[in-house]
Amino acid sequence: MLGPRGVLAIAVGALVVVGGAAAALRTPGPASASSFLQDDDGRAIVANGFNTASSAKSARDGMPQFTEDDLDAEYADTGTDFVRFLISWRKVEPQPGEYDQDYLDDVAERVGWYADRGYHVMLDMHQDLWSGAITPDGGTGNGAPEWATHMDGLQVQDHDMWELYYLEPGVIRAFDNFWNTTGAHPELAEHYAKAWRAVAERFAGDPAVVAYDLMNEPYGGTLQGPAFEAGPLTSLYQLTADAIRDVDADTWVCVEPQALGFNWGLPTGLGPIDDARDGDPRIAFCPHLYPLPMDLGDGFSGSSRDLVEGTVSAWASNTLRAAEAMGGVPVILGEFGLDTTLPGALDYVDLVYRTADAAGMGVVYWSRDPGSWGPYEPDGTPRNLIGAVERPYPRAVSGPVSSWTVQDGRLVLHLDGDSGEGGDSGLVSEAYLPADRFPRGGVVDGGEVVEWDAGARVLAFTIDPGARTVTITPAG
Ligand SMILES: CN(C)c1ccc(C(=O)NC[C@H]2N[C@H](CO)[C@@H](O)[C@@H]2O)cc1
Repeated sequence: MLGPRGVLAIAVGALVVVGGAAAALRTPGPASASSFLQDDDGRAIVANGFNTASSAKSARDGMPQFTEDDLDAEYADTGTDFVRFLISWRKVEPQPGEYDQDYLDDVAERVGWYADRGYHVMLDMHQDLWSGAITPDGGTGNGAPEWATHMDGLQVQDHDMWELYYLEPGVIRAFDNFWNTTGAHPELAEHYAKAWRAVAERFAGDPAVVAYDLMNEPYGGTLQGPAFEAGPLTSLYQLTADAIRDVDADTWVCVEPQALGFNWGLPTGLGPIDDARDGDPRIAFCPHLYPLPMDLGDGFSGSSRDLVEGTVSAWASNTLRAAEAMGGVPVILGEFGLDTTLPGALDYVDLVYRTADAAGMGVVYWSRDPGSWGPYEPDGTPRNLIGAVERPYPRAVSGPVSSWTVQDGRLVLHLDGDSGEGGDSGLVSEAYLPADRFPRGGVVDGGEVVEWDAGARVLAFTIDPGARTVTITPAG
């Protein structure tokens, strides 16, 4: 018997599929993102990594249960190059106007681990259900400090399903006060923007920190949809981006749509964000993907498989249209994930990565935590997810890459326009090639091999001027 969530899943899934089909009748949206984050050499960065980690949400020190050895294991098993690292407002600004530099030192130490291994870091100001202060035990929500949590005495009843806390009057009021929908707390958004400025002041110029994800899965309380997204959410993003640019001109600013709806394949009403920096804007769109029909209990199989496929297709179209409307900004799928013991789970994971590859999107899996969603068991034993995450991908591309595909055992890069700059300037591109499929590296059609690093499994290559595709085939 379907519970309320199951009925909602079918309703939303069907709505998304119908909506997606109708949208397809409109003028076709972009086939891929128009731009990428860039490294200090101006190469397109392809983000491929994990959210690290949910365990940070409730930790007293705000740090994930994660060590340098864990990072070495992650690279050895998956070849990732990116991390969405969870930080929290409660730890950045434990008291109004006081910024905890000891906490930022702890964050900087972990950033150093990634930097030492050539990773790129996105700092994610993470919240779920606003704050740990919504329940007396502090164990339900996370993110905002207690002093920024104003529930005005309204109730928060306990629930078995954590999502239902979003419907509790006290939680809704905490969000309404933050967004100043109540008119009672205009100061909170200013504090939020200044907290981000304190973080940016610390990491400006750090070559490993390439992006700031301004707010995890924002929720509008009594304001929903375009009224929220095009209203207080866009305003907060603009206020925060401006505060960051006071101290940091170059790190990308990533913005998310509201989670409710967009995660499930519905469109966003988020407005464009202006970038005060000199030169090209550095704003990125970083949505999440969680098809509701996945929760019907069949995973990615049976009747839910078609609904989930329709959701993924609609989500990709919505994402690329939103990124285009924001000015052709880069796209990183900031979260997707599932319980990989579900039927068809790895087929779903493969579908999402293939969809992102074909759309020129980075991907950050949720999450690095051990357990049935993650890459490792609690004792560190690799899980089935490892085989789905380790895949060939371009890490850094010197040239107008638009997308890439893995087909017939080959990695094919698709380029938009003349790649003369990459070839002429001699800037080297890099691709990660898993050992099982590329035991002796790769040969390049459309470019030249520069070096095969068998230890790191990274192929360095140049791209021929004028090439429109580069095909990397396993070396003999
Ligand atoms: C009702 N609202 C506002 C809502 C419902 C469900 C999610 C969600 O599943 N999110 C997906 C995952 N993302 C977080 C971490 O960012 C995880 O805890 C969720 O599983 C979000 C918001």
